[in-house]
Amino acid sequence: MTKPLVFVVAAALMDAQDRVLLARRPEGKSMAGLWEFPGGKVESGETPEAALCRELKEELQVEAAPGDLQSFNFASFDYPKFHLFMPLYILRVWKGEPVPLEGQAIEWVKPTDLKTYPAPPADIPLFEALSERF
Ligand SMILES: Nc1nc2c([nH]c(=O)n2[C@@H]2O[C@H](COP(=O)(O)OP(=O)(O)OP(=O)(O)O)[C@@H](O)[C@H]2O)c(=O)[nH]1
Repeated sequence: MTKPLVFVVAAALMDAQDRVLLARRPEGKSMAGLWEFPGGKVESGETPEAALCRELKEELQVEAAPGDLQSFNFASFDYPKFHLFMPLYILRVWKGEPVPLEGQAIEWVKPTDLKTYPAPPADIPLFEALSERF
């Protein structure tokens, strides 16, 4: 049996000091307690950018425009039950103060400190790429 390919889009919201917003997966979810980028699965009929703007609104009450998402990198990671394909965008412009609407903790993190946050294995190379770039 082949594993499903799961298409997730994620955003590194960056503030004026180049800090990145991380969200901690709440109890009850898979990989609870790990720190990740806000985002989620692309639904049928959605563009990746529209899906990410929808997720940012649902999770953080943040309004973003698809055209402000800058492609940065991607993860292609083989989890035991699925293969994750996850483009990561950088977002520097949005409307509203991020509010954690789904019980997740959020923190602004300097790129060089990202490695100190326990994260899903797919995210580790993305953390490294951000800390090398910024
Ligand atoms: N949003 C997000 N998901 C990530 C990241 N890294 C990573 O491995 N994932 C995985 O991508 C999958 C889909 O993300 P999601 O946010 O839609 O997941 P979910 O908890 O609603 O659904 P799930 O309970 O089926 O895992 C999850 O298994 C999640 O652990 C990340 O940085 N951001």
